Amino acid sequence: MEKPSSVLFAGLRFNKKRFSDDIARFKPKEEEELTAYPALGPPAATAGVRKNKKRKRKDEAPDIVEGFSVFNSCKSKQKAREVEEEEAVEVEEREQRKEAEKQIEKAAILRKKFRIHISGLNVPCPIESFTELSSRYGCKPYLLRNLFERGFKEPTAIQRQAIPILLSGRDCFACAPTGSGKTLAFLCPILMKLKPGSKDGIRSVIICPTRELAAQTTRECKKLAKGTKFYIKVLTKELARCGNFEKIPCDILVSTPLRIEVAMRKSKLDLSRVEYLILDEADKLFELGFVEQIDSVVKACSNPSITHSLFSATLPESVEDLARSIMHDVVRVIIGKKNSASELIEQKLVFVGSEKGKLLAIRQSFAESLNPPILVFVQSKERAKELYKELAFDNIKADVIHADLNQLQRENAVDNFRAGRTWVLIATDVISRGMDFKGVNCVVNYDFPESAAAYIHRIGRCGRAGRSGEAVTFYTEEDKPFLRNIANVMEASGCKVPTWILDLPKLRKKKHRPHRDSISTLPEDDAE
Ligand SMILES: Nc1ncnc2c1ncn2[C@@H]1O[C@H](COP(=O)(O)OP(=O)(O)OP(=O)(O)O)[C@@H](O)[C@H]1O
Repeated sequence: MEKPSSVLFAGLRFNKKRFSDDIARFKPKEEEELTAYPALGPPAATAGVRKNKKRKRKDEAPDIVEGFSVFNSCKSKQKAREVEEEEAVEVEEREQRKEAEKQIEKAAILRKKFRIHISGLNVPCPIESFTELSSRYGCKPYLLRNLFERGFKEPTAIQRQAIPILLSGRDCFACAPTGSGKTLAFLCPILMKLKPGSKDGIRSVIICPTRELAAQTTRECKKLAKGTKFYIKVLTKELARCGNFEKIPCDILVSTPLRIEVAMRKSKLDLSRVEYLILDEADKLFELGFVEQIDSVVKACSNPSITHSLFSATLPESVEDLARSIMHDVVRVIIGKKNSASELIEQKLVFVGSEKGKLLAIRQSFAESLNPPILVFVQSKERAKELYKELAFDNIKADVIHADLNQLQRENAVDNFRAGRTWVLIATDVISRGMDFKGVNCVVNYDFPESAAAYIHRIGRCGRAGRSGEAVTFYTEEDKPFLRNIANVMEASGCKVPTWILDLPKLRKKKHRPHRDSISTLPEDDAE
């Protein structure tokens, strides 16, 4: 039996002879179909099924199919757009991440290079140069001009890090060696952030422990603000007692704790708009005698968006703990080793046996080589006067500064020393902090300092702004037990110290201020 040529014809009795012509007519078509759809099996069946299917789909819901495909194409376009957008966001995020990583890496390199140690979240990157102040923070040209005119080519380590922190409005603890440019580190952001000559009253307060330092900081601020309309004032005794601050224009006020407290009481000084409160030599300001006045200043500075900052070469943990209650979102910056002396100072300890030995030693040292300017520190104003008498007797151009002098006398003593008219300035600790005497060659601790911090600040009057200096500390039998504190500071800043001193027992008592015999070459009876 012949095989049926297709499924459609299968089972039919068919007279092939009779319809042979028709068969011949259909045959090539079948083959064509087969070759055209090789994978579809027998063409008639396929065609039929497809036709049926087509019809079926048409019958079922032709409109829905049509509508669905339109909707589908809209949806796919929207999807494509979404994918594109997502990709763009991803690319942007990737770029931002890359940039942030680059910034973090750059910050880490700079911090390592300049021995900047920080703690706190999201600390801004240090600046590489002063010009970055204008490219990154839009600093006005006058400030860069004033910096360069003063010969400041590169920022110091503390300036690199503290300026961006204060500009970002973050509270800041800053501990950096003496003479490393801390003043400029807090003055620059204040000048950059505040509007000069505003009628809003005082918007920045800088507190310093002594009048001399307040006057020096005011001078420095005025030099940096040259060419602007900033009102920068130091709080004098008269201003504090009877100044009418509603009428006196003042943007930046510099004061000692006592004077500002008097002004708040007597002259109704309004500090409610202060945006920057700087406590310079902060550890001194948190000592007994100042801390209550500081507390009332902090309370009076009631602006909720105020930025507080504490600067010093020595910031003990106790001060940080105390200050933490007034600070928010604080960044801590330490340059080099915390509470250490400047490495530019060559430090020596000299055993002099007794009080008489000290006078002999200083006379001998000045006779051998006198390399002014020299600062000599003593323990009290009485001793300052006594030593002054002795050295004046030797025809040395000496002067003296202590708290018993009136303001004009103190200013004259500082000015004469600065100008080179005085070779040797005998001082109490009243000028041991912050005072910037350029080019002091040597500091003599005639009387042993009362603490390691006092030592760091006293010797820090030399070896400033990159210059070298020398520090000599006399010690007697009585001072020996306290040597270890000073020796530790010396060792930390790279000076050689005899091991027997480092092996001395640790002392609980930190302050050393013994009674000392008066300074005199006369026999005791004559001296009275
Ligand atoms: N970027 C700078 N480049 C060169 N000199 C600078 C720079 N910044 C500040 N100085 C100078 O360095 C000296 C010391 O600065 P400053 O008095 O601010 O030091 P300090 O860190 O506050 O010291 P101290 O702890 O003793 O108060 C000053 O004479 C100042 O003019």
